[in-house]
Amino acid sequence: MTLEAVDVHVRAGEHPAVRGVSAVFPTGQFTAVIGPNGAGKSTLLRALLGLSPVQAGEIRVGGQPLVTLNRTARARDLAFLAQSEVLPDQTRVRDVVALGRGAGEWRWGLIPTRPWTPEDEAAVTDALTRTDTRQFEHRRVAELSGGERQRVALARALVAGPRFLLLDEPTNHLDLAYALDVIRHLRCEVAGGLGVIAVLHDLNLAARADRVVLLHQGQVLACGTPDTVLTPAHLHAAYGVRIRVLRDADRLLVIPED
Ligand SMILES: Nc1ncnc2c1ncn2[C@@H]1O[C@H](COP(=O)(O)OP(=O)(O)OP(=O)(O)O)[C@@H](O)[C@H]1O
Repeated sequence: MTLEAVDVHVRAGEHPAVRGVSAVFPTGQFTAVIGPNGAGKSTLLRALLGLSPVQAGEIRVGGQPLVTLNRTARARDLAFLAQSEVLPDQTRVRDVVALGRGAGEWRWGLIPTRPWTPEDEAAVTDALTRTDTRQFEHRRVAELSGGERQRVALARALVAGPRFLLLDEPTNHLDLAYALDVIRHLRCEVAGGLGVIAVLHDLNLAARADRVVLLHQGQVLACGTPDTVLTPAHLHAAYGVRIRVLRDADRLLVIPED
């Protein structure tokens, strides 16, 4: 299954932020979206989620135009994790993750769409286990570190079983160990079939993706495997700085020279 942008144009305010972007994001793959500040990465992500109206072109999920899917179908297929998710400080971790099921009781302060079931309970336990957050499921969010919170936000995003998870700079406020930890968890989900589309600023993290889409001035400058996209020529064209790309065993290392 794929999430697809077909010749997509999106305005941010009056600004043509995305100009004719075509890209295919398959399930079971980790795609990094990179590019300098203002390249249109967040705008593209919002369009893929159906949060920003598309002026021309089309977003398709599994071949179907996104605009034809209702809210429930969109929520079933697509999940979003923002840079720093706002989680309710005084709520216990297990209940925060349960919120992502869209079911439950009035006690969570949201209007439930259906009653809570044993399947919901099992899905919450599974999401907690997969994100290594079960160990503190009874703690309140306020008692967690930034990295732990981000894993809880990840569990909440995954608990409904989306086909695609879109993330906007998920590692931005995290130290190196936590950033690698988030990438490791995402990779496990991708191995299980999830399609991950992550806006990343750290090119060395992007080098760990299966595919990279490099945006520049609202357009795709390069798209493909890290090997083919993360080249000195592409990176100079996009970022305007000289960058060395080295290979260490099976990994690319991206080093700015200026
Ligand atoms: N509401 C708005 N009104 C006018 N211009 C906007 C608005 N939102 C974004 N833009 C412009 O659209 C362009 C793309 O913005 P976008 O946030 O998608 O870029 P980005 O690649 O995610 O950047 P960053 O890496 O800095 O987050 C930028 O030039 C930005 O200034």
